[in-house]
Amino acid sequence: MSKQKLRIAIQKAGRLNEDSLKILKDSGISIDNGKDQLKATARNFPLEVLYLRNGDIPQYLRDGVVDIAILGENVLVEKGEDIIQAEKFGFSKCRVSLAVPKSVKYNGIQDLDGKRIATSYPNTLNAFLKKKGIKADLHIINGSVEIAPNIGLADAICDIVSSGSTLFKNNLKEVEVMLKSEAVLAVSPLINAERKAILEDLQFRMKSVLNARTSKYILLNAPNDNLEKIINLLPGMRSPTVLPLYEEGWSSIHTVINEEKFWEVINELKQLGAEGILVAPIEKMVI
Ligand SMILES: Nc1ncnc2c1ncn2[C@@H]1O[C@H](COP(=O)(O)OP(=O)(O)OP(=O)(O)O)[C@@H](O)[C@H]1O
Ligand SMILES: O=P(O)(O)OC[C@H]1O[C@H](OP(=O)(O)OP(=O)(O)O)[C@H](O)[C@@H]1O
Ligand SMILES: [Mg+2]
Repeated sequence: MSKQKLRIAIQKAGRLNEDSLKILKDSGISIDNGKDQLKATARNFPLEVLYLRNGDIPQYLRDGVVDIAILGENVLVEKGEDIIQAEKFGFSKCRVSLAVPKSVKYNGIQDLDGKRIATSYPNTLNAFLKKKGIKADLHIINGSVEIAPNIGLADAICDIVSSGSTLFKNNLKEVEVMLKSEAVLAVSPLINAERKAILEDLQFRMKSVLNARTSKYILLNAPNDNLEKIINLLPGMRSPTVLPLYEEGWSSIHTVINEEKFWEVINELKQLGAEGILVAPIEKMVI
């Protein structure tokens, strides 16, 4: 029986490329990357990597040319509503928004009725406008969308916004957020059973990497008088580990905590007498 390989598409060059390779690497998969190679094979996992344009990936998934891909959710919404989204990766966060010139007074979406809107996201925009009962004249352009109002091509634009600096530089203001996006794992509707089994193994690895990225291992010393209160602030995976310190009346607490939660509770921990608080990264986390 031939041993099959799972085929993954990742962006050839651009904003998603580096983080996509990193998630594979952190999942224990090593890929021989020749320079300018469009296809590579993993050394220690049944995986073939194809380097493609982000915008072309939905079609490759639909045709079953690749089994899975890492791409922007915004591209999947625009071109691949029929394709399954299996994981969110938490990088390349951005939004698809409508923007108008700063000088224009904006009262609401009805202001765009009958107006010209430049965009690279016609399907997403059409669906949004339809839902709002607005009819507009769409100008589809592939790049430098933000320049359109300044050159008299459009009254508004619909494009990706992240820091907002491109809008700022072009004297535009964001008026509607249509979609929030991040890098996602997409799966071809044509994936076969053997490759699906490989995907399950890969997804298990990716999940343990993603869980670890948002969590920290913390150790601290706590006065026994406030032990219960401190433990209540620190839920842990099952429950925290508590060990006696050599000095009487004190314990050491070890636990895992979401990083955001850690910053929320740090002041309370200190007020309850916690000392010597150490925070360490976690490499993999299997829940
Ligand atoms: N300014 C940004 N900040 C954060 N994420 C972004 C930003 N711009 C784009 N993205 C996300 O990264 C993805 C890839 O963007 P990038 O500009 O690298 O590729 P592209 O030119 O849109 O696509 P292609 O690979 O087809 O040439 C986008 O689809 C989007 O999800
Ligand atoms: O809000 P900001 O942080 O300014 O980011 C938004 C800009 O980033 C993207 O362009 P990109 O730099 O990827 O150039 P591209 O059009 O060549 O893909 C996007 O198309 C916006 O123009
Ligand atoms: Mg871009």
